[in-house]
Amino acid sequence: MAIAPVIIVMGVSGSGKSTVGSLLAQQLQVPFHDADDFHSPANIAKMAGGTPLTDEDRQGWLEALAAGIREWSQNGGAVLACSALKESYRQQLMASGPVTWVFLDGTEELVRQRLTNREGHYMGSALLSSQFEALERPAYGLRLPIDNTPPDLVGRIVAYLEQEKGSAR
Ligand SMILES: Nc1ncnc2c1ncn2[C@@H]1O[C@H](COP(=O)(O)OP(=O)(O)O)[C@@H](O)[C@H]1O
Ligand SMILES: O=C(O)[C@H](O)[C@@H](O)[C@H](O)[C@H](O)COP(=O)(O)O
Repeated sequence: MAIAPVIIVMGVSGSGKSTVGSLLAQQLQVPFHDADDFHSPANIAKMAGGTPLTDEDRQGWLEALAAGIREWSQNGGAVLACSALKESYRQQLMASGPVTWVFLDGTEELVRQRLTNREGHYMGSALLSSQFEALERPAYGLRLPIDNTPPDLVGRIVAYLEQEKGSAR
């Protein structure tokens, strides 16, 4: 199988990573992975209880994701929805294989509204301020304002990927 980048859709909790990432994977016909599924039960219990994760809590999670990126990039690529809030986390992920970054950017007010309406997820809006405090906005990749519909966002990502492919030729 060809080596292909893993497209990481990143941003704070509630920015739309899972919604947009899964739709994008469908369109590109590559597997979709959600970094949420890689958290330990202890991390999930911590977040569900309203305590933000520390760098140390995130270490094992990042290692598991780095191993995933290594594997997926060697098997035709994938889309990963992953908060990847800090630059050091992103460097760790990028060191394990080719990655294309898509950053879903929005105001705390809009994301809070969306999280308040989201159902069936352990992460409510209690940790949102800490997510924005931890967020270090990337100075690379594609930044998309989230006040657009998911299909519109996916269309813009696909256009960006085409353009990147063209400039690499
Ligand atoms: N572009 C969008 N426009 C409107 N609602 C959205 C959009 N993206 C996501 N949502 C909704 O916002 C909530 C959070 O989205 P989700 O994909 O779970 O975010 P994340 O994976 O980043 O935590 C969900 O209820 C989802 O349906
Ligand atoms: O590093 C973190 O603090 C977590 O990864 C966090 O950013 C993530 O957002 C949660 O796992 C909730 O999952 P959702 O992003 O899907 O709400």
